[in-house]
Amino acid sequence: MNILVTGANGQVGFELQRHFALLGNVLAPERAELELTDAHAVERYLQTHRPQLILNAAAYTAVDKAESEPEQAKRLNSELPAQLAEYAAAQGAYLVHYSTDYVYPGDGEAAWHEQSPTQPLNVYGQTKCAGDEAVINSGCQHLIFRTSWVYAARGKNFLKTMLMLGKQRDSLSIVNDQIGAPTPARLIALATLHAWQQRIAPGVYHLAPSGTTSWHGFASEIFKQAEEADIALAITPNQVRGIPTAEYPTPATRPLNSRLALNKLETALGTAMPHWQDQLALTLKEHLDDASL
Ligand SMILES: NC(=O)C1=CN([C@@H]2O[C@H](COP(=O)(O)OP(=O)(O)OC[C@H]3O[C@@H](n4cnc5c(N)ncnc54)[C@H](OP(=O)(O)O)[C@@H]3O)[C@@H](O)[C@H]2O)C=CC1
Ligand SMILES: Cc1cn([C@H]2C[C@H](O)[C@@H](COP(=O)(O)OP(=O)(O)O[C@H]3O[C@@H](C)C(=O)[C@@H](O)[C@H]3O)O2)c(=O)[nH]c1=O
Repeated sequence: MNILVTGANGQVGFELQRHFALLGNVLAPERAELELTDAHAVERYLQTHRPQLILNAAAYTAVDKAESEPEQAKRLNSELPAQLAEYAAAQGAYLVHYSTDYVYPGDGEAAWHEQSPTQPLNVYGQTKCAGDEAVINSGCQHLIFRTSWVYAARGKNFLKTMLMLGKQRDSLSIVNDQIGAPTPARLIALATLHAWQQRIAPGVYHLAPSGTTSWHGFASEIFKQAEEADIALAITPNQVRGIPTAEYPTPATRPLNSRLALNKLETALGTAMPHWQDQLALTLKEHLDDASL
């Protein structure tokens, strides 16, 4: 079986390649081999390699930049999934697609369910939402995993930013009113593999660890666990100040409530999702192991 992983150099794509390696012939073209903004190149690639399973982890993920580059965000986040879904529907292939908490309106305090109405607050979220709709409406066999606050030992993410800033600064101000669950890319790949192997019913699923926190809570826990792991930093956990979103203005509006209900995926997989703090410990260990190589 040919398995196409798009965005293979990204956080999730990298982990997917590793997790699906034993299941078939994993095709993982990087940008230099396949430019995904080029719809003709994508079509040629699909017709040449005829993947039976597509794991679409490519996306335009620069949330603030998307506000000034909506066309690029639209191509990657809306049109590419639509094109992959059209191919999958025509060829009887299976499409696994990834989406985000940023499709939801972010009001209230209740967790979103997969059937909750979407109402994205920024260009990134709008383009991701249109991608989800295209996949759902295509009629192809699909799984859409909506996840949140993705990080990993490698790549560009909040954990890496905090470790870098924590070495340079002795105080930080981090928003404490946006609530969600930080999700390691490895957990996403592992859950995807289980979902595929267990042939769970097609559809939309939330995929995140259990428990929730704020970005401030996540940063504080990063510095607490880093201190326990003897990572040399200029900052201590109590030097991280919590601030409201209004004090950290950004080009893109971000949702305050990114809580995702997990029961649909937990029931389908027959297992409870692990807690985000334990997942952070695993990822920090991975970071330390990589650094020591
Ligand atoms: N990051 C997050 O916090 C969250 C992500 N998600 C979703 O999860 C999925 C995976 O995200 P994540 O792994 O974090 O994303 P990354 O930003 O880490 O990776 C995106 C990948 O897409 C590739 N890519 C982007 N544009 C092009 C292009 N024009 N041609 C070829 N390749 C391209 C990038 O290539 P290159 O390496 O060359 O730049 C990179 O490999 C996405 O669907 C995202 O929307 C959902 C919730 C949170
Ligand atoms: C660096 C920094 C960030 N922040 C805030 C800004 C923001 O609200 C929050 C997180 O910052 P980020 O830039 O990582 O946020 P952002 O890029 O919006 O993260 C999002 O990315 C997309 C792709 C998703 O799909 C979402 O699930 C989510 O992970 O922390 C501070 O308050 N202080 C700081 O010093």
